Amino acid sequence: MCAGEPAQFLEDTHKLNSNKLTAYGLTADMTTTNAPGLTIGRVVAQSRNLYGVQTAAVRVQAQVSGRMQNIAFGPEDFPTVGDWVLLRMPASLQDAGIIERLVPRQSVFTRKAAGTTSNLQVVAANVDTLFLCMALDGNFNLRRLERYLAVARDSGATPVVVLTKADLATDFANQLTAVTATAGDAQVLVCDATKVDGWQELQACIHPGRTYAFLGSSGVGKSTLINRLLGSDELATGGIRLADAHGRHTTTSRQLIVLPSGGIVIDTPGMRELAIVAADLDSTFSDITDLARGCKFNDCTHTREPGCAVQAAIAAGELDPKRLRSFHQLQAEQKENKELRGRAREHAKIEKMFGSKKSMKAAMRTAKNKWRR
Ligand SMILES: Nc1nc2c(ncn2[C@@H]2O[C@H](COP(=O)(O)OP(=O)(O)OP(=O)(O)O)[C@@H](O)[C@H]2O)c(=O)[nH]1
Ligand SMILES: [Zn+2]
Repeated sequence: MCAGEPAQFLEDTHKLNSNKLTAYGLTADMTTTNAPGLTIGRVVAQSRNLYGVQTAAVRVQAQVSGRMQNIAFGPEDFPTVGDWVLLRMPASLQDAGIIERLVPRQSVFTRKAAGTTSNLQVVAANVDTLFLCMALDGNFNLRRLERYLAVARDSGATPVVVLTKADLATDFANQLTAVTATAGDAQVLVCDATKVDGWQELQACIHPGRTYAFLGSSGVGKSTLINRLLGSDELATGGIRLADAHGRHTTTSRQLIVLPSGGIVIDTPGMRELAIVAADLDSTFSDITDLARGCKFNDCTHTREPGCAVQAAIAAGELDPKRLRSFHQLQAEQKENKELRGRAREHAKIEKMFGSKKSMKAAMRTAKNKWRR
């Protein structure tokens, strides 16, 4: 495709190449999306408000439409890597396309952005399987794994635990037993990137047309594993480059890549901490929720209530008190962050409608007075 070719040409090519997007995970129900004048594509890269979008014919740069910005109340209303979008194609490849609509997500992984009180970060969308990576060296931490599992289980994607750096494990058998118990029904894989066949178990889990994301603390070996699957050091040598309106190039921190084997991988930036907003604690701590059915009170908090079956299990040595502490801690954190998020969205709505809270109060006063008269 040469630069400067008209949009009509791109539309025609789209019809000819409609199968190409299946390699990017397009499914039959999505192709029926009826949107005259708009082209379907998948977000493969993002750098602030600039997106790289793969369509059936070509890869374009795009920005969200003014309308989309106007109706957005928070980060979750903007596209992220992995999203399917409907866009108006640019007249030439020098220009940016306009993202008009977001196709409803099958799954979405969010976290609280670092350093801010309520800001949400949408890490990846439409992921089928989330590989939760934890290294078997000093990074090993079951409490952190519980946190990742809780967020992953709420995302709509299937979590799979990937234990990395098996060559550095000091107590492999016990670590594996503890992780298997913590993972519940989630599959557990072991990888060693230093061995020639040290990632075969992972490779066997990856299927064409399905989307995978690797999550885990910085340095656990996510990029190394993706590079092994790619069969090159592609990730290490820089990601997809996007150019802003001034022609300045930026290398994106997040990207979507199709592996030689056909699987689709979203590379996410390493996280120092995973602060939770949306989490499924009930299935992550199903041992505690099962025990809780035997508590005397329905609303038992498993702290000091009489007849608490959870505390009884701890006293009998059947439940690790650290696990209950982790459950309580995540419950409190989720409640606090949900409230913060709810307030932030309400605030954004008021600002969109009235400009500010002050203007809203003035508008309400005027309406009340009118009604009285
Ligand atoms: N011993 C050992 N080292 C490994 C293994 N896998 C990765 N490493 C090393 O661990 C370091 C971090 O690996 P990365 O792949 O960059 O980690 P990452 O999770 O992508 O880190 P971020 O990009 O910060 O999120 C590198 O020096 C790798 O060479 C392994 O299986 N064994
Ligand atoms: Zn109880």
